[in-house]
Amino acid sequence: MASMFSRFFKFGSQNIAIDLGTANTLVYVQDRGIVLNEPSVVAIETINGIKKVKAVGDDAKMMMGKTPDNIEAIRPMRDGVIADIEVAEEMIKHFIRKVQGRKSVMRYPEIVICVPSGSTSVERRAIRDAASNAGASQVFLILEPMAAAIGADMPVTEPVGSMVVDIGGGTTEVAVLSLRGLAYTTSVRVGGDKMDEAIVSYVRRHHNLLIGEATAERIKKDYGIATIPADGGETIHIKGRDLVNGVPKEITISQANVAEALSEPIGAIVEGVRIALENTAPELAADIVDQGIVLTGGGALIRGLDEHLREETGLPVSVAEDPLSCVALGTGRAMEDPIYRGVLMTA
Ligand SMILES: Nc1ncnc2c1ncn2[C@@H]1O[C@H](COP(=O)(O)OP(=O)(O)OP(=O)(O)O)[C@@H](O)[C@H]1O
Repeated sequence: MASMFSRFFKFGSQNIAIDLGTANTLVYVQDRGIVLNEPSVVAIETINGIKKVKAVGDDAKMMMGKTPDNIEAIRPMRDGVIADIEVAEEMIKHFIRKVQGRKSVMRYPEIVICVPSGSTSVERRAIRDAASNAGASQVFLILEPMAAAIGADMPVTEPVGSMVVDIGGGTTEVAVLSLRGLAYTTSVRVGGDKMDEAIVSYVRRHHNLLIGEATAERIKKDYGIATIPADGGETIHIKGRDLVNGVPKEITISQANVAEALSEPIGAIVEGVRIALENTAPELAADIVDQGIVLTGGGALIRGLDEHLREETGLPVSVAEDPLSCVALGTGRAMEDPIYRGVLMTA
């Protein structure tokens, strides 16, 4: 194992780190940093029964919910794991080709790719094989909360306990880290997607209006808030299809309604943090009282979530500087910096 890692760190300068997320895929190229950040979406076109990739990433996301019958926009990652292995492989291939460009001299990079801590060995092998088939000469894996913590500049190599809560699209990973290892980890299958679904179902239940995932995500990003504002907050205009007579319609809701819709998924995240704290060894728990909890992932950007968790746990809570990039940055740093040797796995 050691010889494999030393070869890895010596090798060429075009190695690649990938944050293969449910919502977004970020690619970090050695010595260049994050060079690609696109939605994990692939549009597949079927002509005479034959399936072909029509678009990937940004171009494919624009088609979501608006495709004709013969084109399907697929998100190959669901709940933080690969739901459609073939499509995921196509997506990884596309992104690798895109970052390498035409002039690249190194066609077969070594790849570090992150996996959810709760993934099974079968799921991990599927991710590793997808990267191999996409052209990697060698594939290393890193656990997502470890990558998030490294990307958030947390003291993961020191004998000090710290807690990271990475709220992604499909999963929320809660982990206690110390000495390059995960002392405790739990993965809740609740993240940004469940928040979007909660908004869709709130609007359907209370207003008989059907809205798409993309509209719900926009509402969450623009108005999502963890606690109900006393004055009701801002007013939001939403367009969708009336479920009673089937015609397009516009309604108005308040930011307080959005908070109400989000209370269930946010409650599940708080519960995950509580369970992790209850299961943390006393010495490490004592460290967390000093170090506090760091939030990463896109869900960390919900307004007031840090404050809400602070109230619920009584611990200091902060949001990482660039929560959407932490996992990719950490995966890249783990690839580049020998100080993190030992956090990479072969399968
Ligand atoms: N400003 C924002 N406010 C609230 N949510 C946001 C914001 N920006 C992005 N998000 C949400 O964050 C999620 C994506 O986060 P991230 O890129 O960290 O996840 P991922 O790595 O793709 O998913 P996973 O870790 O589950 O594989 C999406 O659900 C997105 O809607």
